[in-house]
Amino acid sequence: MISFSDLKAAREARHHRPITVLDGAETGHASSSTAGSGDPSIAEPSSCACTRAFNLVSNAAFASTSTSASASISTPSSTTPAPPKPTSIDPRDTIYTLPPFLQVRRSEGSGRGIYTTKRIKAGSVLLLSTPRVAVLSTSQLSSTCSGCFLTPQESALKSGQPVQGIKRCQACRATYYCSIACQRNDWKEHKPECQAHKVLRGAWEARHSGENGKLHVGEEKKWVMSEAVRGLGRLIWARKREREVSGKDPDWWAEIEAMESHVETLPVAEVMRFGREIQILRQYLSCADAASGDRPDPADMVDYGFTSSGQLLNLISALTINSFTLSSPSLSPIGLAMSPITALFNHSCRPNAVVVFPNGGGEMNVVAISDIEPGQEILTSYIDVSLPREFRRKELKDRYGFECDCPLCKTGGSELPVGPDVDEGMELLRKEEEGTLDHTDLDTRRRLSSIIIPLTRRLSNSSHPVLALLRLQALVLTPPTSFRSHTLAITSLAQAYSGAQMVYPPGHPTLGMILAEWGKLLAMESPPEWGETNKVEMMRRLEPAVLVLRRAGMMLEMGFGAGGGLVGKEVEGLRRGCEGELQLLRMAQ
Ligand SMILES: C[S@@+](CC[C@H](N)C(=O)[O-])C[C@H]1O[C@@H](n2cnc3c(N)ncnc32)[C@H](O)[C@@H]1O
Repeated sequence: MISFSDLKAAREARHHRPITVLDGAETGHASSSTAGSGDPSIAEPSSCACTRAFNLVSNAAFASTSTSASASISTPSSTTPAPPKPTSIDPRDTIYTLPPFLQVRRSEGSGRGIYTTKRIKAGSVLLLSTPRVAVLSTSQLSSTCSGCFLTPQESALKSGQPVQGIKRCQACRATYYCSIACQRNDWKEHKPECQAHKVLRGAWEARHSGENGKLHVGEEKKWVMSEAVRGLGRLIWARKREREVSGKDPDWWAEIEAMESHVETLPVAEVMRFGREIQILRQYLSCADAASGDRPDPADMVDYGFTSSGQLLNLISALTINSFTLSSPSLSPIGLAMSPITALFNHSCRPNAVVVFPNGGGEMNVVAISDIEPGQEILTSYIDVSLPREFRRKELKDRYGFECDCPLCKTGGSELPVGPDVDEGMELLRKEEEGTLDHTDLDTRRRLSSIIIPLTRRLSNSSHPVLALLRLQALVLTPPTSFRSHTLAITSLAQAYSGAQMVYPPGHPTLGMILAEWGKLLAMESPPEWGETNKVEMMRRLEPAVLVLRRAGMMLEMGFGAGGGLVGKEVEGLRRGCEGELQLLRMAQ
């Protein structure tokens, strides 16, 4: 994602992620210190507060656009809703606390779903919840606060304060916080995890340190468990904590147990995989009670309220189906979140609502992206809707176990583009998704433009992987280092927007995000050496910048709900700045 702060800073300088649940530790590359922080560690808090939550699957309609193959996409034509299907209300579903206009109903084909009893306008926030569990991906741990899930730049934007460094938990050296308040708020959830990290780190260091006692390069954070294990850990520890106080399961556990799991139809290979994952989870849980240096036996799950291995299998299978990608306010995938109530929304590749995290802080919103009539089902998308039909259908079948019969799937698919340029484009997208694409490498830039030029000649901007590559090109070129790269980044986003309009429903937040990225690039100051110093030239760019930012603001309001979230706030500030500058330039003419 293009960093707003980079662009804004440039202007101000002058004027004012199929979950592998438990495959051991992730190999993310969290560094031990963060830019600007100088790694001023926070002391372990002695007491604490607060709860947080969890989730596993790439449920986000806005998740990253790259996959393992390529295709061109059929254009969605209308937002006409599917005809209503027969539904019934079941007394078992009264465990959920929903706004009065939302109802849980059951249907033959898709089980429980959420329906509205009143007319809803596009841009309305339908449901605001805090995930039961949310955890950062390992690669995000040292750059994003584990309390509010914001980067220091995003926190500063939210608070209106200067950017502060992010500080590491002294005890575990895995988790980072942007403030003492965030660390305190997270402590109740983090406490057992913190001890588990310490034990795992100790064991890893004992095995992988060199003669100087330091870990070999590349081995530093390999002891950190995957986000899914850490999420499950937090969930199970929270349950145990509450059982110890009240002698029974907390009320929210009923919602976890009621989640659809498909466990009875799991293929044998999946059952075996989940079995191995349960072993890793048990080992991880027991580390929380071990002294550093110990190698604890796997936990006895009876201590955690599980009386059979079937219950654990059910839980892991349910989380695979019911979890979401935790995303940043600018839609970058940063981890995993789980909210049983939000997971009640069924899927459509032509959704009328989206799940977003517009302001960080663990706030999870379901937002209507089109007008919805009374009696209609509210549908979100579990996959990236810009992907070709067959990719979408395969993921929905493999991971969620159903054949999608949404209007978009029914209209048929288009042919997959093939060719070395497509393969190379997919390879670049894969690297970007893994976090291994070097944006500063000139060769990356050259490769991207040499692929995009022929691809855009024969394929539409809306097709896969063209749309994703256009956005990647703009990202790689930001902040631009020359007049040429600035122009190319702007052109790429203009093309990406034209393509995205073909594949995303009109109010989808991705459209607002592309406009925001485009508007910010237009609004960016050019350094004098680019030769764009005269007033006419500046006005020529600021005028479209204002228009694009204004449109971005409207689209962000629609996709993220009132205010458009943190990105909406930034875009609004930038637009006002540009309008002010334009006024001055006009007056000076
Ligand atoms: C996150 S859950 C949604 C809530 C679920 N219907 C329930 O009863 O708990 C995902 C599961 O719901 C079902 N589902 C969701 N959307 C569907 C659709 N469009 N068609 C058929 N089944 C669907 C599938 O079984 C899928 O694995």
